[in-house]
Amino acid sequence: MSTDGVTDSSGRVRSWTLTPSTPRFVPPPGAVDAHCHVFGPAADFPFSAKAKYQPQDATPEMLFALRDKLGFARNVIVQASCHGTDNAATLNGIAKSNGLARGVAVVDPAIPDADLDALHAGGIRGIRFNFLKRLVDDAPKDRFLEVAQRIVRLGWHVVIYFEADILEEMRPFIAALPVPVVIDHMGRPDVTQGPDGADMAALRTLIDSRPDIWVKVTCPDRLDAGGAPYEDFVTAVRPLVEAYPDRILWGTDWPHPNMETRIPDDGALVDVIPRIAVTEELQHKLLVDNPMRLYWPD
Ligand SMILES: O=C(O)/C=C(\CC(=O)C(=O)O)C(=O)O
Repeated sequence: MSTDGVTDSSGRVRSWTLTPSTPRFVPPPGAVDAHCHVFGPAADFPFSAKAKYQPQDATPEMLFALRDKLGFARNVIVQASCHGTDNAATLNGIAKSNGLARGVAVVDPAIPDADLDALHAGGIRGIRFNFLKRLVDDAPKDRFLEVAQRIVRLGWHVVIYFEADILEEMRPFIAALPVPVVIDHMGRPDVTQGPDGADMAALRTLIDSRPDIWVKVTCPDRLDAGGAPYEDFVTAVRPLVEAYPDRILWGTDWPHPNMETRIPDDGALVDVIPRIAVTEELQHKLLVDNPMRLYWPD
């Protein structure tokens, strides 16, 4: 872990390292980085007026260079809150990927069906509902349920981002969603509690509540204050991977929004993979089979 984030003269922050290491772990052919973002370029794709952070440009070209360095083949680009509900930067990233990226959008729930169709044509396969107050001003559950109903016909899923302290209040909402549900960063459990702690137990109860809940076993850098090699994260997450091998996804989370004071080394993040998914079979499910099923079913 380094702390080399910098703020440029216009106050825009870099939250990623310019010198990621090459991981020791070699991902299987076709591996998917199923959670990453692009920022801008702001000259072409300005940030939302409601953005809670102002990052430096993290372009598709930079993302694809990292993909290649880390040994991955594909990306799932998740619309970040700084771009609000204008998905143009995410669509631009997908368009530049030669078919090697798909995406998750953030939409105004009043979005017309024709615009959903256009997002589908642009490679979007899901929509994200963000419940983190530090990132978004409001998260209207009733309107989210309405728009979730309208993505059924597209075969999309919903990605939900919330923290462990509101998991209990999320249960009725999640139960009512009419499409598969992907939980970002496992709902941010306290990994110091271990694999049988209250947060992981609550997460397992949620996963068990329906057969189509998936989890991203991501972000040791956010969840493990101990830093690399992320022992607490590995201890807490490995049993989850083994319990739900067909419902797990992995991603770098590059360019690590809001992590400018604890910037992770992307190579070190990749080297966590074989410690949470310890067999080649688990690694293949995590990095290839599962994300392909969700994002490239066609
Ligand atoms: O990148 C992530 O997944 C997490 C984020 C940023 C984010 O989600 C967003 O801006 O939309 C965070 O915890 O600040």
